[in-house]
Amino acid sequence: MITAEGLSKRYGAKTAVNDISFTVRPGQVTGFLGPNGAGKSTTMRMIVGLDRPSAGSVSVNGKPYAAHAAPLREVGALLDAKAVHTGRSAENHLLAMAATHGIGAKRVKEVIELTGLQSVAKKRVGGFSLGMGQRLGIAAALLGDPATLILDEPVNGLDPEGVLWVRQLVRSLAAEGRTVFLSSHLMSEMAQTADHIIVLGRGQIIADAPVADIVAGASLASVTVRTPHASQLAELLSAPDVAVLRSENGLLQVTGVAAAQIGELAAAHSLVLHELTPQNASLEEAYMALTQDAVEYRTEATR
Ligand SMILES: Nc1ncnc2c1ncn2[C@@H]1O[C@H](COP(=O)(O)OP(=O)(O)OP(=O)(O)O)[C@@H](O)[C@H]1O
Repeated sequence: MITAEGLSKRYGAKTAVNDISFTVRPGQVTGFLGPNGAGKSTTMRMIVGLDRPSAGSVSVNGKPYAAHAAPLREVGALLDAKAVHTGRSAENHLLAMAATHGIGAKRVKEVIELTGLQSVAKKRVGGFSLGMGQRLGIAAALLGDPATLILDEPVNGLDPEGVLWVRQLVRSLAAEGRTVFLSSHLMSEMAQTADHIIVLGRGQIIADAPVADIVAGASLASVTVRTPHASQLAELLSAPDVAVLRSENGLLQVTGVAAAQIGELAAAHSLVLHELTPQNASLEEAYMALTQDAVEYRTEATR
């Protein structure tokens, strides 16, 4: 379990994370989404004590990360896959990490197998591809068999097979009752992997909801209606949060009302409908709409 309360981080005049509170629960995969620069990495760094909050606090399993006697056994983190001593072999890197926590060579062998690194375990990490580096980072995160895992962009650089492997791995880790928190800037990937999603924009939380709710919200996006009574129906639908776009041949594009409600309204007024089709916005579109302000702000800010 990860609990953040009023967490903020400022770098000089720049507020990277602005007063966020959230809980990441055990037994499920929680996705941490947001456009580039939203503050995801900064938040994750604060969780594992690599950055000090400017205000607020964050705890892992009830204590600040640094207050745990053996942090690697409590929290496994993949933060920067490239931050590895490049002269060492993958196996030696893991053995060195394990030694600091009294973790035996047997566990090192296990995580090498679990992450599919057997064939390159004796090779120097300096020659690794981005994907192999990611696998090594995940192996390191799993070393202490931790109850909580924090993975920053774990599928970055992986081929489709690798992406699928990460998805299955994190799902099985959550099924074992662990807390899994992973960041991404891809909604489509997260929708297939996570149970719950926290969306960050401009350092603030703009959504914190089960994936199913976000999907349901997205599918309300718009409805195509074809009716010989287009003007009458458009008038009946008119409301502050509803947009009705009229085009040729009695075709209406309605946003802000579910298809079922439109059908019921038409029936109540005995209006014939020739077509009633919900246009499911893709999840990616819903996410773009959600983060649009945050992205626009950032473009202006960097101008
Ligand atoms: N050490 C630092 N000094 C100054 N500004 C920083 C520092 N680290 C991050 N920032 C700024 O804080 C903001 C949040 O950055 P962060 O890396 O946390 O975002 P992110 O959501 O992880 O983005 P990305 O997907 O690009 O990694 C950005 O505007 C970034 O430029």
